[in-house]
Amino acid sequence: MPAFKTLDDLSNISGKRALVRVDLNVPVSDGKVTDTTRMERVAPTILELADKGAKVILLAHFGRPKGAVAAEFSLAMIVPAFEAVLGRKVAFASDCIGSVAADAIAALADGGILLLENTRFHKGEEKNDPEFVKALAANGDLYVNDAFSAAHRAHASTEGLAHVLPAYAGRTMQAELEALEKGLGNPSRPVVAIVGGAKVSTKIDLLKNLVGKVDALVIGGGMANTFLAAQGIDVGKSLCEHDLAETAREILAEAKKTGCDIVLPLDGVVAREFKAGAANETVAVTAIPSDAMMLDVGPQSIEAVNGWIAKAATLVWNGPLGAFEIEPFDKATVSAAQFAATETDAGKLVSVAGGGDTVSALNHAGVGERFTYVSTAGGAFLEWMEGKPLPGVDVLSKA
Ligand SMILES: Nc1ncnc2c1ncn2[C@@H]1O[C@H](COP(=O)(O)OP(=O)(O)O)[C@@H](O)[C@H]1O
Ligand SMILES: O=C(OP(=O)(O)O)[C@H](O)COP(=O)(O)O
Repeated sequence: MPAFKTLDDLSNISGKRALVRVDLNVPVSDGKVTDTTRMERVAPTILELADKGAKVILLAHFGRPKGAVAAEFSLAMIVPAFEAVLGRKVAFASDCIGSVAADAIAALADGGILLLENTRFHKGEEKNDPEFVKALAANGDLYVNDAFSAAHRAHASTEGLAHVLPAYAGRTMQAELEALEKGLGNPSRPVVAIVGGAKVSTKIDLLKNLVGKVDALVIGGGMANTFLAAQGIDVGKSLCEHDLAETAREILAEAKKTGCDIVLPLDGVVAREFKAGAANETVAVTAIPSDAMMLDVGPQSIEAVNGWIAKAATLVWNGPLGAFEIEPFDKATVSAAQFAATETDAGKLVSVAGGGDTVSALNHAGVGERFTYVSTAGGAFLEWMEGKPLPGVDVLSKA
């Protein structure tokens, strides 16, 4: 467990400007937040600092706007849901640096809460540009990082700030690391990992190490389509990153070496539209029509996935098996989630899952409370599992 300063090391913070990095990259549909888990997890840190009289200034990202201002990625839309979770007023500033932010902070009472606009509206955020770090730091007397789920990013607001301001871990950062260590520090075998979802390019690399750590790797979602295509299967219009075929093949070769079973879908549910209730059919993965998308894995694959969950002593899961937000493409994710919860209830399985959408999927399946541990983090938790240092955690240890 890395040693770092926590909120227990803070005293006399009344009137101080606490810059708090949180992860508010929450699932949103039609401008409405559909899962508030990440908000609930950062609430204790925010309320503790506010109750001690600090001016709580929140830094967060939303989506991947790539350094450009875009209304669809504005954090303004999440404010009502956040206020409901916190039970407090949350002021909002339309920029995270400069006079807009400074004026909003000047107007903030001691104990008040202010959310600054998406840090990723500035190119300096992801580049961890020292000038951008300086501009952010001008708004704070101290820095708290409570965004464990973004700690695998060495960005200005997740890493850079800890070099220039007194830095502390928030309560969620602390709790996540403790819980993951407890659940997965020395896992009972066999360990089965399920990796699915849509963030193929940012997660595929970490599978290379993961196959050396787990006994079986079940691949679903967009990630599976990429692996199927890499084996010469025509996946039609499915979400797939064809340029990662070589990486996928390297992972398959590495898995052979380490003795890790790779479990790919045998069949899929395909549709021609990405919308709830779209006309669909179940086909073998070798028979996906060229104008269709595989939006979920099919019944044979569900049976295979649940078979692996039955064999597992420990399950780690990031990324839904299909597009679970739109019915009926939630079937595989819901079935696997419910089966894993049953195995956990029976004391046969330690189940740890994480990721913004994965948490939302488990809640959709009605089993969020029944897993051994649900992390707010997806990519960060898989990198932690690989044993990779997380820049956002590392820098706190050094601070
Ligand atoms: N076969 C698929 N086709 C298109 N989208 C998919 C498919 N499977 C899963 N998804 C999408 O993946 C998204 C979640 O992926 P990701 O962000 O990687 O997960 P997490 O946030 O849990 O880390 C969901 O929005 C889901 O709709
Ligand atoms: O949602 C997140 O990660 P996750 O999808 O791995 O759970 C974090 O907010 C990090 O977002 P990013 O993957 O765009 O850097």
